[in-house]
Amino acid sequence: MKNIIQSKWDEILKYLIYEYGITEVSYNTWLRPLKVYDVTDHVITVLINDELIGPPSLTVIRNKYELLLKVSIEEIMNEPYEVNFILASQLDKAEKKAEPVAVKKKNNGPNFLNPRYTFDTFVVGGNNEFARAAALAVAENPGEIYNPLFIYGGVGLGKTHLMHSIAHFVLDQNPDTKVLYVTSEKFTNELIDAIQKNTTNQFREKYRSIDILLIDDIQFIIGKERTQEEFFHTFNTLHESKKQIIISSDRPPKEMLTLEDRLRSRFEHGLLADIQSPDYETRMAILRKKEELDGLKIEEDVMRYIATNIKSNIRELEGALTKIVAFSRLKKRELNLLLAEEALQDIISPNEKKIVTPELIVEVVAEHHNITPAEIYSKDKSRNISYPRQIVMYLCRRLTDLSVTEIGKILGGRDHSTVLHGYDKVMNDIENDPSLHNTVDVLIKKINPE
Ligand SMILES: Nc1ncnc2c1ncn2[C@@H]1O[C@H](COP(=O)(O)OP(=O)(O)OP(=O)(O)O)[C@@H](O)[C@H]1O
Repeated sequence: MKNIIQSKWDEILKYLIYEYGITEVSYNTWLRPLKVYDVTDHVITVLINDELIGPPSLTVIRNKYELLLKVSIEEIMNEPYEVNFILASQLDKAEKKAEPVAVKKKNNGPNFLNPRYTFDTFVVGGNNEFARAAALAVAENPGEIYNPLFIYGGVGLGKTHLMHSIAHFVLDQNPDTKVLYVTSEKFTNELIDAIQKNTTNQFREKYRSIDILLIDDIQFIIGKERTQEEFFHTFNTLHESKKQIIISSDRPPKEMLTLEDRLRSRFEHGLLADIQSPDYETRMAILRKKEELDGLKIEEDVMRYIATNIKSNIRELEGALTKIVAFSRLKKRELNLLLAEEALQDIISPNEKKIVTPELIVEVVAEHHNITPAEIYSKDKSRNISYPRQIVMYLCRRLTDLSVTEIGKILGGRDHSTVLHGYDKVMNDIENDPSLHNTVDVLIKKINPE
């Protein structure tokens, strides 16, 4: 992810300059020296070279450019990111001090915990109260009650926020605890690196000697055999010595179709806690919380407009609020409903019903299963591709007016009987498997939010 953001960084800054009329002097002074330092699960850590631009840089950049940066990132990346800043002067100190394993530093240290993601700022609703209670119980008694804790749920629903909350809580209670938060992507990259440099022993030592391991978005290790293998041993070592493991995923273990059975059964052995999409009241409460944290004052009707129209992803909900605030400041206009409608017209188009196309279905299903649309259209018959493809067939029949022949043609030239078979299979499975039922409901909501 870091590479992608890095490769788009110039584009993001360019967008910011042109869209918001930043002068060349301001750009050269404040923005050009900013570098992407790290990207972890929708949080970009930006390095400020304060040695070059002087001590006031952090305040100036936060006050003047943070919001614009967030909006520009969202425009270019098509999804919102949080932005954290780190000073070059601090970094030197942190790096010099950093011990190979101990990762006590909360913010700018190797954990990159977002200081905002704590239990205090986590709004509790019916959709997440179980997961939140489980997370708190684990934070209070690490390694003792639920091990592993497996938190799962759709994109942008607060899994990372809960994981960071556990880490903050534990470190506040006992700053000497060795807490390590990583995404499974980072775990994989570090492993690849260790293999190349012949340092797998150090890699193992690092991961197997910590007290609490939080591993985010575990679904990305599916299909990566060596990573699964390594993670399996790490898991066992930690588990046997009663060290706490917390895992997050976009789906429950049993829907991780090609995950090795021995890992799946380890995951299922602990506590599974899901997070669903928030209801209207919770969405409003989350917006109010953000308003409070950002020191904003927003009219009720504007909040209602956002909460009514953005339903399934809290990141987008918050991104919408950021966007209208930026819009109002930049255009120097009052923040009211009219302005909100204008600012959010790309995201919300209330009078237009979204047209459901097979391509949209393919995209949503592929994303959910962590495969590419091209694989859905392909001839690949392996189960981790063919089953999602059958879900696409099922959904195309349910949500579009297309005939089975047309659906088959679109899905890589398949026979109408293949489509019918896929449809029947998924329909039967849904009846017998509540979790698949749930997944299909989530997919339908994503495809057709109304
Ligand atoms: N209950 C909540 N209360 C307050 N803020 C929340 C809540 N749930 C999510 N958020 C906010 O929504 C944003 C997205 O949450 P987060 O990054 O934790 O989602 P995620 O489930 O980890 O997403 P992904 O699947 O993309 O990894 C964050 O800014 C987070 O603070």
